[in-house]
Amino acid sequence: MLVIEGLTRRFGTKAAVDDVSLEIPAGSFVGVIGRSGAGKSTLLRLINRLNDPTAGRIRFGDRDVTALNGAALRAWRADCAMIFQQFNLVGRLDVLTNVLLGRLNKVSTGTSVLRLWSADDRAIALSALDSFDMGSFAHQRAESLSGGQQQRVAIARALVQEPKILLADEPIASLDPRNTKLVMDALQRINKEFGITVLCNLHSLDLARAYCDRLVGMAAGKVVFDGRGFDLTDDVARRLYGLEAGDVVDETVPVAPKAEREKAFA
Ligand SMILES: Nc1ncnc2c1ncn2[C@@H]1O[C@H](COP(=O)(O)OP(=O)(O)OP(=O)(O)O)[C@@H](O)[C@H]1O
Repeated sequence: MLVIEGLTRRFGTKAAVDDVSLEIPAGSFVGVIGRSGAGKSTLLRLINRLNDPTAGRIRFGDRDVTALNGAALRAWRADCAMIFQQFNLVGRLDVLTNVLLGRLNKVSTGTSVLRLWSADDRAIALSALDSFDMGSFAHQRAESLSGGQQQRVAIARALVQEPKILLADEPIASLDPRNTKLVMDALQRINKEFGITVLCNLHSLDLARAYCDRLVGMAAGKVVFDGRGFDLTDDVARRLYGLEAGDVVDETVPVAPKAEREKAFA
């Protein structure tokens, strides 16, 4: 269980994340939603300690994540894989090597410096690529792939890291609808088949409702909604997104009565 207690991060006088408390059980698929600037990225960056909090605490099992440093902090970051909107692959390296970089925390320093990957590590990386239909691209340069393909490679790299949590920061923001589906399906497999907790920042409410078990809605750094997709009515969405609501709520799709929506999720 990931427990966040009174988490705050200020930049100057502005609170990007403001007194956020959440409990996230292992195996959850949580969508973090909200308009641009709501604090979604900062929340994810605080969880893997790319940013340090101004106040509050993060606990994972018996670890006080906010107090970690040195080797213990590196171990936490290994347990907490992150994927980004811009994929963050090494473009000139081939796809397989990019995935193997996710194994760096599992191998000796000599192996990591010389990149002498064992047959086992290579098999694990190839199997991860195969899981997302990317095995046949193993020997191509990463920069030669489409955005959606690169994101699936990034997800394979995260998987071989064997994390407990995957943090995905707007992973589909630059993708077309077909690649969006492939990447969201890949995240769903990471969650459902491999049991990894996924926290995913999403701009699209429809996608968040379709894929996530739980939605956390943020506005001005605070959590203003926490529940299942069917509880987030279009009225709440409009309050959450303000003027941007038209971009995230498909006005042409009639919303079924709450009882029907609940039945669909049962
Ligand atoms: N390093 C920083 N320095 C100063 N201000 C920052 C920094 N990082 C974030 N902020 C501010 O904190 C607020 C929240 O930013 P954040 O990136 O977390 O929002 P977001 O919901 O992820 O937005 P987006 O969907 O556009 O990525 C914004 O007002 C942003 O300008």
